[in-house]
Amino acid sequence: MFSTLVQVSLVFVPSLVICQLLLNYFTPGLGKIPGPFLARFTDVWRFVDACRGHREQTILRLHKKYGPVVRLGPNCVSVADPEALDLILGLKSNLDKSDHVKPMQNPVEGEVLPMLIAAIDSKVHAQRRRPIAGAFSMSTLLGYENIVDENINRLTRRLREEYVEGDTKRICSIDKWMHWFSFDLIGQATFSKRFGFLDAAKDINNMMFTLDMQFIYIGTVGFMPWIDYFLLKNPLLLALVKTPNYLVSFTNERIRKRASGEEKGDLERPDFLSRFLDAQQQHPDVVSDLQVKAYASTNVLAASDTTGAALSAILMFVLQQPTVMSKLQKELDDNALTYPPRYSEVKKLAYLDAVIMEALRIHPTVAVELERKVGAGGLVLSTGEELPPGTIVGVNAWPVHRNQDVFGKDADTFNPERWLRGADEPEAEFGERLRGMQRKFIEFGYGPRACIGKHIALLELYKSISTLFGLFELSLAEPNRPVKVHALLSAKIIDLNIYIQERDRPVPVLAAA
Ligand code: HEM
Repeated sequence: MFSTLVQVSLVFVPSLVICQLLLNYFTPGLGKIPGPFLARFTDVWRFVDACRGHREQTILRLHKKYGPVVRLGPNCVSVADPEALDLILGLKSNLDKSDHVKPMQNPVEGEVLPMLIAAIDSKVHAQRRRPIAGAFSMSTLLGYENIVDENINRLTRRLREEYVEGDTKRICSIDKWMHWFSFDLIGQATFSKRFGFLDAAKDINNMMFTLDMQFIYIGTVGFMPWIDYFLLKNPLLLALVKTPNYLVSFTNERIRKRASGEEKGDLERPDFLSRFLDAQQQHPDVVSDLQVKAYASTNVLAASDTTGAALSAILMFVLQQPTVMSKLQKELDDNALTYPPRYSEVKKLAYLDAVIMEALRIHPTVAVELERKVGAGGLVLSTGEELPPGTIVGVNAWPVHRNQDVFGKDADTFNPERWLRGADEPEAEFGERLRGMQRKFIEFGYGPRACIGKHIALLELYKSISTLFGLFELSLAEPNRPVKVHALLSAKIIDLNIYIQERDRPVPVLAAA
């Protein structure tokens, strides 16, 4: 009896798998869309490719080979046509997200955090976003400027202590400092409490490690989200370990202590947590206690790694091009800035702006597609393909930002000048070209799901990049070594080793009172 059962299973199970693979291959409506052969059968192709950690290169290569629409899985398509942004990510279509985001949701005490970024249904998303939108507006964020200044001052002090002072020249892995800096900053902006990475100059309580593991998890399991139910959301695991993530425990602790009065926010400059608690008072029907935890955890998850990675990318591109660096430093010197400068001063510096935009264009921080699910009516792309309801359709910033019609024939090279008016370019023509590029610049996403923290991220980038190049002479320690990029969810520069020296710069003359 047992051996018959085994024999039947040996025939039945493989037949079932083969049938499923064939059904996948022949998914209605996607047959004519080109893409890797194996990807037509199974999402394992995407999963394995993601594990290699070069997501951005894969997607660039596939679009170069197959054109603007590529089939990446049995039911999944990537679109690199900048004209399709409105259709896929825009407010009018308002498509739901795919299950790709489910592994982002951290479990906490047996419940899954309702994170804004992981809301699948568009209506649920709008409900979650509305109560806290004001906390991220430009006018509110300028109130955070002093927090950014404090952290920039701490960063420059620590860099001086570790690498500038003393007689020996020491190598600095600046990518790590950029992550410590952005972590400490978002900790202070969210909870009025820094994590303390800049002081310790190392990981604390494995928080960085946990977040790195979480990003690896999201960046791989996200392509086969059902695995999440057997791993992180496994009921057995959740029963044994109530909150299997130190970052979430840290967040819970802050909220508990704030509620009990053990910790207080700064009354002069309300932090994100106090704004989330205000939102709870005003919208008690939407903002539950669990929702406050979710807002706070999302802040740390979405803000730390991305901003750190973006800072490292900008530094790398400037360091690789000495002419860009001297032009940037000249602009900073000509403006006689004191450091850290006010955001209003540096935001209007044309060359700094061009350098930052260009680095984020050619090396977007998010390395995966922003995925959406086609609604009941299907979706017709401007390139003619008709995607049936339920198709997962994604847009990845990497190929979009390399589009030559929008960004110019040299779109594959780093050239800040493209954001500036050419010598013979009429003003009206430049204005149109610039607006065209800005409309298709999707570093921070696009449409109703676009990054809510964009303004604070930019505040951080403009102020810290200008300070680092304004105060220091930075140079690559190994200029001939190819740069290492590890790209799963975000495209991170690894081991960006540099030397730091004090700059011999003109002392700014303060205007007479
Ligand atoms: C350079 C830094 C950053 C980059 C490149 C970035 C990028 C993005 C992108 C592309 C999205 C859209 C995801 C999608 O469409 O699926 C997003 C969403 C989000 N980001 Fe950022 N982000 C950055 C910094 C920040 C910061 C500093 C914060 C918080 C202070 C933040 C909080 C969020 C949140 C909460 C969402 C979800 C928004 C929603 O679903 O409504 N991000 N980010």
